[in-house]
Amino acid sequence: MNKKISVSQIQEAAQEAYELYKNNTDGKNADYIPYLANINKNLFGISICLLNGKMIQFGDYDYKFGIESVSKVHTAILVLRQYGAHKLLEMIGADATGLPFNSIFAILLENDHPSTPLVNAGAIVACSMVQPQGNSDEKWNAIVSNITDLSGSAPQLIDELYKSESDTNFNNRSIAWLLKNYNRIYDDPTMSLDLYTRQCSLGITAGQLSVCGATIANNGNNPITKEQIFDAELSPKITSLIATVGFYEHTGDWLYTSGIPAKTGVGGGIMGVLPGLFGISAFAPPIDSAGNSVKAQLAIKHIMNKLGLNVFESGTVTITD
Ligand SMILES: NC(=O)CC[C@H](N)C(=O)O
Repeated sequence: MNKKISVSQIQEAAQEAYELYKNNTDGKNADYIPYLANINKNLFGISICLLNGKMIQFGDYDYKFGIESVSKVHTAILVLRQYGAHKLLEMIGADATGLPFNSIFAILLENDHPSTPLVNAGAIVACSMVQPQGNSDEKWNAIVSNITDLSGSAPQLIDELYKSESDTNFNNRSIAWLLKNYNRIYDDPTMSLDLYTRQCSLGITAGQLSVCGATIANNGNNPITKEQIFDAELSPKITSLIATVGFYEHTGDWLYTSGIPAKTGVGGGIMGVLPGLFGISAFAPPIDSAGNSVKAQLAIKHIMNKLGLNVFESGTVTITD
């Protein structure tokens, strides 16, 4: 079936989602990273970026929050840009773990590769692969400029978050050294972990994440800057990584109920990709037991279901003015 959806229908669905859930108090801020526990739990923003560059936004869409695990997508894209699709599969993998994002078990179970760049182990490996290897400053520049390319504007390091996370990331330190033990990390483990921790501490807005989602949905062409950021053939690879493990052990339930591949972070952000149509992001700090924002999930699901959109549905959808 071919469907036509107007921009005002999208606007209405997003506004409705905002109104419906803005007073929801379910979930709890992440507290294993002390900085995140103290963020205002009432913040709530929604942003949709259409492929013609039009932005539809409500609430705190311009508030800079910790990008956390959403950054795993950006750095996976950087590794894809630098190495190509085959090498990412060979050196990291593209499987779901079915386990929490910081699982050590998952590393022990998959003894030939860390499964996917979208869980902690694989994301630390991705940081180890970023070129030029051996040079922390240059690697960091590459990570930040890739996020800037994808978002259409620069992210900003939240120093306090970086410190808070560096002081408490004992589990991630174990992951980095376990990867070293299995010869599955490709640069200095301490440096790779530090780059991962720093990228998670970048401040980003829901607006910037929706532009990144739209760049992926638009075959690598950023709808705001109109620049081609990565090869079009990488787009389905990125979306498949996100669809497979974007919500960790809750990924299947998410995809089944929302119909959109999306990636979450414990800072409260979610970034969704609807190929050929739009990028969407929602942000609200309180998270559920798997580390996924409660309100952001409700909002994105509402918008998808209200508009009758689903990545697995056949037929074409056109967005009209
Ligand atoms: N799921 C997340 O957002 C986790 C990211 C966080 N930096 C961690 O490593 O624990």
